[in-house]
Amino acid sequence: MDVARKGDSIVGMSTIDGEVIRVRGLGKCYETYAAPHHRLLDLLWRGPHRRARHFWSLRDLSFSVRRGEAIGIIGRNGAGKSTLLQLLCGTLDPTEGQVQVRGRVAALLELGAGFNPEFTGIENVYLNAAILGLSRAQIDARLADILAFAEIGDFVHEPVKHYSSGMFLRLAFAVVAHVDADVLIVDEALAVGDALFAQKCMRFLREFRSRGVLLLVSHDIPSVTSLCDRALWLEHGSLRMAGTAKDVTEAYLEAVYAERQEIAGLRPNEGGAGSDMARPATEGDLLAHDARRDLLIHSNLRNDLEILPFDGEARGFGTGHVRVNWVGIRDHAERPLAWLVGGEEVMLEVRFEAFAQAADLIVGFMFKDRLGQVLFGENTYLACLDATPVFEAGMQGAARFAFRLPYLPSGEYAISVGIAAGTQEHHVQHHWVHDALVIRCVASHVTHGLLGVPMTSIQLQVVHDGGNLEVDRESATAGACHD
Ligand SMILES: Nc1ncnc2c1ncn2[C@@H]1O[C@H](COP(=O)(O)OP(=O)(O)OP(=O)(O)O)[C@@H](O)[C@H]1O
Repeated sequence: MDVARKGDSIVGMSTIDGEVIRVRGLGKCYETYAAPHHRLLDLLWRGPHRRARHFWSLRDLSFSVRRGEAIGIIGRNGAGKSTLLQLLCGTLDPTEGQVQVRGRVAALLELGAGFNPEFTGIENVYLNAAILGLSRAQIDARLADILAFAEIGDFVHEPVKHYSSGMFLRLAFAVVAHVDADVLIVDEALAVGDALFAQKCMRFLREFRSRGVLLLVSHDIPSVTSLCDRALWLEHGSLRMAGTAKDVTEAYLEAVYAERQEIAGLRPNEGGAGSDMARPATEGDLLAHDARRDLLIHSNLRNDLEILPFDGEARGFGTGHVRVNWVGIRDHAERPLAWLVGGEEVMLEVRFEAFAQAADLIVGFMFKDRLGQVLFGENTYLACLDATPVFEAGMQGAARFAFRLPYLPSGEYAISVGIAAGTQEHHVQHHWVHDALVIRCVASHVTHGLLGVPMTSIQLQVVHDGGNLEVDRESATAGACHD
């Protein structure tokens, strides 16, 4: 079904060829006035000297989206993200350009939008589902599922003006999840949900994106990389970058850090991204030692991971006051490895050199899958809080993280590393290296989840005596201290 919306936003639906959304030369301009009475004066006197100032919250935006694609929209506050979503939903009319959308659009924009505060939850379900195109009979048939999804119990009989923001979200999400939407637009909505409900929403969105079009606006980069294939980065109302979610979010992160450093008065490294900031320190003992090549040949289920050599040309950014010059994984005998097996104990090492005096250093890493989702990561901040050395120019340093590797599903992974100065919340980035180390998993037994956790024991047995099923809640917190 094609939905034509008000205004000039829909033109020539039949020209859309396999696309669900087509945006061409889209722009939204607001008229703003320095004082409220200027608007009145402009209305009364339509002469050449108008007082209105024109502000383009979005300009010259073009993109297309096909069924099965999930697009993340990122950008700083005021970049134009909400404007774009409202134009796509038809709640705003464009000043110029075209928006074409094929199918039923359901949106979770502002919490409570579309809800009548005096109506009960159930009445609002009927209202919203009807607005989204469901007949009374269809809503009757789906009501039980909608309420089961929302899980707000007897509150469904209360007027929604008594709802918490979390309850609003539950009900609103439950409705959009059951209206057979072709396009789902979600704006930061997941942020207010509790963890269990957020996971339920994520499961729904993951399933939805295979059959519809998902547009997700979020400041939460991991949500974007985990749910979206592509991303659009808006800046000052214009498209700054479009590409894979991984590439765009990395570039965005880089720009955010660059800006923070500018504010902190630190001059970025002249070379910028992709410069020669990351050069191997020395050859010799850093040459990779191939410990397990023979074993790989004799197994097809062992979680064999090939570590590609440290990429000295990997893209990076930062002040350049401290530079990463080697990243590698060592075994228990401290030999750099070219092969790993999931589940074994390893040590990730980040070597660096100071080019200016550097204090309060935090060295960290993020282990990411091929979509850029962070599977796990760590930094030195808490562990080294009281014992961070000051590095003078010319000094070398190393941060080492010893841990047991999870099992990884087949595919490609990357470790990004960063060296910053400050605290976890407020820091300047001296050197961040995207994908410093690439790891290729060539065999795996992991079939579910993002990674497998090494199990200390797995048993399946007959229980004769019923066993002890009582949970000792009294000592639950003390349990952490048990010997
Ligand atoms: N009704 C309006 N009149 C004038 N300017 C507006 C209006 N609505 C939005 N703007 C301006 O348009 C710009 C883009 O706003 P928009 O809400 O789309 O940004 P955003 O990227 O969604 O920001 P945020 O992340 O803070 O939600 C902002 O500078 C905003 O002040």
